[in-house]
Amino acid sequence: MRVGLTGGIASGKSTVSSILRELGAVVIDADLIAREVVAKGTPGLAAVVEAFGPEMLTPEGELDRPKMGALVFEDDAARRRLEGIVHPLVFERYAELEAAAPPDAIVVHDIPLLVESGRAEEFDAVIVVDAHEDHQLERMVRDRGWTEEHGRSRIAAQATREERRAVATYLIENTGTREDLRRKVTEVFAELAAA
Ligand SMILES: CC(C)(COP(=O)(O)OP(=O)(O)OC[C@H]1O[C@@H](n2cnc3c(N)ncnc32)[C@H](O)[C@@H]1O)[C@@H](O)C(=O)NCCC(=O)NCCS
Ligand SMILES: Nc1ncnc2c1ncn2[C@@H]1O[C@H](COP(=O)(O)OP(=O)(O)OP(=O)(O)O)[C@@H](O)[C@H]1O
Repeated sequence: MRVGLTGGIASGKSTVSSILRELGAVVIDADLIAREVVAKGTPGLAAVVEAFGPEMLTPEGELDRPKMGALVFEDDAARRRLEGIVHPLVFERYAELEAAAPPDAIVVHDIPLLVESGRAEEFDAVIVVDAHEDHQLERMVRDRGWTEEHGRSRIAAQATREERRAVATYLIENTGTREDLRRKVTEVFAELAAA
């Protein structure tokens, strides 16, 4: 069974995916893969440098993520250019990981941009983690040390809550405590396992 998991930035997606993993799902994490394909020394990073220049590298030769983020979340054309390099590499790696999962597994695809990429229909079910924008901002400021303005520019680069909710088979509202979240995720997993 192939399940899509999505949600806006700092909505609680990673927390949900780690609970699903504990419950027995195989989780494939798009953010993690998006980091691997532009790791130091990869053809992906070489393509990014070709497109954006060596100033996007740290002195250690890694992608300067804060700098890249500051550029692409203020400039839609630059963001699309970066996505044009990274996304095909992510899809390639995805296919390999999926092929390696056991045939009876519940495979959860944690994809922040599931709705934006128009791929929701490929999945047997879609879990949407929904949080209020104030909650998202509060978590970004607290955990990442970002300014509110910086957080808002990421939210603006993403689908709206309504667009995400429209594709949800299961909607998990992350409005309560961590324990509330765990209970909701456990219920959804039980339904998936019974389906
Ligand atoms: C611009 C980059 C270098 C900034 O790195 P940074 O470490 O600050 O963020 P990180 O990669 O951990 O992403 C955190 C969150 O930002 C949001 N985000 C990332 N990329 C995008 C994007 N292209 N559009 C909208 N939101 C995005 C997602 O909610 C994601 O979960 C990085 O996000 C990136 O390479 N983005 C392009 C690749 C991409 O689209 N990744 C998303 C999953 S495939
Ligand atoms: N119900 C909750 N109560 C308190 N804190 C929470 C709750 N849900 C998530 N958090 C915290 O909020 C932060 C963001 O959650 P998480 O990393 O799961 O979100 P995410 O959607 O994966 O974020 P990103 O898009 O940045 O990867 C984390 O520090 C997490 O521990």
